[in-house]
Amino acid sequence: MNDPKPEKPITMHPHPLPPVPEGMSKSQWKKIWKKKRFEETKDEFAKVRREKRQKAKETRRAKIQEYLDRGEEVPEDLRRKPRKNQDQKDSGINIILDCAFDDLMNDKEVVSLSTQITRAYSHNKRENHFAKVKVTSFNKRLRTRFEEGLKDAHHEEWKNFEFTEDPTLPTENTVYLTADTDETLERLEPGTNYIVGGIVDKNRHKLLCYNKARELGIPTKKLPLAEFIKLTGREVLTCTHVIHLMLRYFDNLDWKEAFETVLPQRKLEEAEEAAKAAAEAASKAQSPPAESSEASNATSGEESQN
Ligand SMILES: C[S@@+](CC[C@H](N)C(=O)[O-])C[C@H]1O[C@@H](n2cnc3c(N)ncnc32)[C@H](O)[C@@H]1O
Repeated sequence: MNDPKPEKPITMHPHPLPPVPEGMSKSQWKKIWKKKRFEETKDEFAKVRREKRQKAKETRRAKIQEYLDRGEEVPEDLRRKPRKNQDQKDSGINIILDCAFDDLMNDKEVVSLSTQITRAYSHNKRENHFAKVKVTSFNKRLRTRFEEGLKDAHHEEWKNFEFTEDPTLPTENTVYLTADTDETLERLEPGTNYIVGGIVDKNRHKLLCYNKARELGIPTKKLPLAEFIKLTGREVLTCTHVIHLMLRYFDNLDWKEAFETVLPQRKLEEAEEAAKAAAEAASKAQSPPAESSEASNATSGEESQN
């Protein structure tokens, strides 16, 4: 799944497609042309992005200064977590990001996966607990993406992160995480390997990781989302969210708290409204009928529909 709230893209200026060269289909030419345009404009895009970030930084600093000038406390949302958490503790779990699905993604999805990995790294550096993370099957376009577009990130130096071409997955003390199973992950156990499927597919490939785990004889588990929050959308989360949730779980060994602090507000608001509506419906159904028996019959009818 894609990150639910991706950064708003900077749109390219429309540019008409030049005539299709002979012997080439229109869709082939479109792809080549798009790539060429991207190469030509990427520096300009990077510049706009840098300027936007700089402006946001300055605005934030100015706001903080206003609070300081008034002698007031700077609100939590303006305070940024340090880039590196100095008091981190080892969660004791290993996370394996199984990236063996390169051929099942388009170029955009590979880029999105690479961004998710950089975000997961950032969470692993900043949260109160870290995990040992291993990215397996690190090859093909994902590797190229890190070695070219993301070369400044120096992934090979990341602490608690290992990248390997080797596709081998452990099978002992191992759980494959997938939303497609009926088994729920009640708690995280130190000493266990948790495999996360390294794929962005908008769930086109349903049961992909479930079937892979079954073939390898690895038990599968899903996060206990339904037990604690009611998501109206799909329960398939991004790799970044899954990793972030696992790290946050170790704060208080509390899934609910982890879901509420990590998942996007939008999803949780929908969940809260659904819970309120359910509670209201339940209390209406329990209260004694105020009017005629007709009304009471209507209520019990509603009840049976739920
Ligand atoms: C975008 S999903 C990939 C969906 C893919 N079709 C599959 O077969 O899993 C990325 C990965 O995040 C993990 N994941 C996503 N939602 C999850 C959930 N609700 N419970 C457990 N793991 C989940 C799984 O490891 C999954 O492979």
